[in-house]
Amino acid sequence: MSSLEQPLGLDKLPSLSNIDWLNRCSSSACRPIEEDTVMGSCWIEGRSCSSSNSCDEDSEEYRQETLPWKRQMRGTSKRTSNAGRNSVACGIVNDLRYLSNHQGHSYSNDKDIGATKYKWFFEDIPRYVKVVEVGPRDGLQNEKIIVPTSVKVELIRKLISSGLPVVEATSFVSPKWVPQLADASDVIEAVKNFEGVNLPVLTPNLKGFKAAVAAGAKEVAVFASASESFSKSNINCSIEESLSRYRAVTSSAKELSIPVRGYVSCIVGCPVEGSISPSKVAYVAKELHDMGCFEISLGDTIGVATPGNVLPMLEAVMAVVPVEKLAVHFHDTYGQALSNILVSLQMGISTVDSSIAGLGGCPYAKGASGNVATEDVVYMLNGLGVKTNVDLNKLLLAGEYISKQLGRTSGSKTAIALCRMTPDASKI
Ligand SMILES: CC(C)(COP(=O)([O-])OP(=O)([O-])OC[C@H]1O[C@@H](n2cnc3c(N)ncnc32)[C@H](O)[C@@H]1OP(=O)([O-])[O-])[C@@H](O)C(=O)NCCC(=O)NCCSC(=O)C[C@@](C)(O)CC(=O)[O-]
Repeated sequence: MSSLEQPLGLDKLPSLSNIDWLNRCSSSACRPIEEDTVMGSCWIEGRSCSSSNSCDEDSEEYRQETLPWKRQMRGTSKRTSNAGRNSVACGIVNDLRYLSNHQGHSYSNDKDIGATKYKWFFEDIPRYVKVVEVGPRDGLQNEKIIVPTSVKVELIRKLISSGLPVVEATSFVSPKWVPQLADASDVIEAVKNFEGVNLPVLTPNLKGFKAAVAAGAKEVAVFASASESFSKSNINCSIEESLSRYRAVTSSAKELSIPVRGYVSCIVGCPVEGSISPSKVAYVAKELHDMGCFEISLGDTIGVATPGNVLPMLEAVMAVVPVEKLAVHFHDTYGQALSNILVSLQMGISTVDSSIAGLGGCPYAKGASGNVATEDVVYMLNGLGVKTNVDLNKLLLAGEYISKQLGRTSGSKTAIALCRMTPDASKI
């Protein structure tokens, strides 16, 4: 068994006293109310603290003593729930119980989350989360069979129509390294005038940046790694060499007023080196921030992260880059992505990358599965009452479209659960 088959960073898990605190607020003290445990219910409504050592009483003490990063996070005030407003209605679902009981509304309930005993849990969760769709790039880059340009363009169109604010469209990388995205210029040519959305593209160097700009790209992303070995296998240069290339890209981009997003790969683990220390991630994130990247996306490239190692990693990064400039990018190899996103939200992160139908994987990270599915992220955020402005119904159609084109079942559990029957996707 390789080291990556074990959850990394066990030493960073909460101390016993914290776990003890959590236990007091879990099954024995706060039992789920059975009738509320249906799929997608706001879990907070399904629990009630009965002991005198209530979660409320202990929460402030716990947070102050054990969550020092809270000082970093943006100020939060009492929140009111969006649960009722952010419907995850899916007119195409074939679940009669769902439709008759909920009139097409989310399984979240309409009670005011801020008024519950569990408001401490929601205190730092942002009211709005920007979902960055990376399916057309990260999702497709690993596909062996070349997807026609027209399909990529139609996918982007459908994703935009669902309300996603950002859709990463393609990469201007070497076609020898990533043949699937050799049509980057044609894709950008076809989508560049779509409105109301940002369509960033990956650029590994100045050559890629110039080609992207020539094709009409209005936003780019550079991608560094916290692992020396992964940097070498992914972009054929050291971390320092990559940073120097990216300084050239950000400086050219500045002259053209083109925003640059920065990625850091291997934020907790590398397929070659194993565990990656939070300080390495923080170093690369800070360099990208200092050179002018407007946002830094922290990538768990091979999907080995757990909340236990995401927390110390985020704490280290948030010490050097403002939390509002950070995004998280989780692959779902070990099924940990949603948990990792949830703890990231609690840390104050408000930008989450995801891929339609859970497509994806990095060609240079063998065995890594796709990103967390966008449908699953939006479903969870709806359940939390967090606004995204994304129409889950339309998202499901986009996911169904690309899954059909690729001839496979969607990697989204939400899509599988809700989309048992869909109308003609072209009608949206
Ligand atoms: C970086 C390079 C180009 C270096 O590749 P190299 O071979 O070291 O580059 P080179 O400078 O020696 O040039 C070799 C050839 O590539 C050409 N070339 C050079 N640059 C470009 C370019 N921009 N576009 C098109 N062609 C390019 C260049 O012109 C030359 O062509 P030739 O003379 O042989 O005909 C290569 O390693 C590469 O393209 N790597 C891309 C790898 C990649 O796309 N990986 C997946 C994305 S990263 C990822 O998925 C992680 C992320 C972001 O999602 C976050 C996470 O999950 O962690």
